[in-house]
Amino acid sequence: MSTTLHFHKYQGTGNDFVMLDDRAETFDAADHALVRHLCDRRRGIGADGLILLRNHPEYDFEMVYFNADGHLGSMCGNGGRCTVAFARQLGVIETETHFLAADGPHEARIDADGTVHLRMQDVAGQQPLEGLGVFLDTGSPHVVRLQAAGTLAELNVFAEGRAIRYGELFHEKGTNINFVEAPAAPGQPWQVRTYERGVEDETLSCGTGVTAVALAASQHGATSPVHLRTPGGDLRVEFQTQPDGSFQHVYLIGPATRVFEGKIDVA
Ligand SMILES: N[C@@H](CCC[C@H](N)C(=O)O)C(=O)O
Repeated sequence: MSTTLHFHKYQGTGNDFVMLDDRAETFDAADHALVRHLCDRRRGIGADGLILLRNHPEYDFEMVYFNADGHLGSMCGNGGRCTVAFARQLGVIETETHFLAADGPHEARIDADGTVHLRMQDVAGQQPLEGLGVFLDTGSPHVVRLQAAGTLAELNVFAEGRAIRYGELFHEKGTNINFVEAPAAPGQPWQVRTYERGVEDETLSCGTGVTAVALAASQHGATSPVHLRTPGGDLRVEFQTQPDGSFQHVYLIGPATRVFEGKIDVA
């Protein structure tokens, strides 16, 4: 017997999500095949991930995030901004919120123009990776690799990212990989392309990824706020660097857009 599922589709700088209002907790979060199907761009709705908005007794709501491969993911920054916009659309919040995600509590606010300011968890310092770049955990694991000037546009992010993601350093748990080009002139943005674990492809943007890039860029002279350009659009990251090399008051700032809503038949 098939049932009908009502969904909303959101995107944040081109990182797109199926959003489900699951305040009644009717969605089976253990049904990985269903999540995979809904994210399938040919047979389902199509998205980089799926997010359940659920009630929580101590927060305005809980965000439950799945990667497109059907498995629960860690924190998703673009998805977090989209969930805040979705919560406002549903009337769960007004302009400010305190919600729970996989990596813990988050605060956020929405400006009149729809820009969402999402506070991320504090981030421990970065770890150098011999010959590769640096590693940071911004709620999700990220490698940041600096590219030579003028090489990012032509880089095969899928092949290079996949080799690192499944390489001997990370193969069990995997990681996301951000390839970065520093600004060619003052005032220009850092450019970022990301291979995403769980999507297992390049996505148009990754929020926890650009956050990792901004923090890593501070070691190359960048100061808060850092402006970043992804293939899907521009984002801004604000932060405070602590004397021990960790980062606090980290904010990911950018748009979150409702694209459409609809119904899909599921087996
Ligand atoms: N697109 C996300 C990152 C999602 C997490 C990642 N795919 C993982 O599970 O490692 C973002 O915007 O942060």
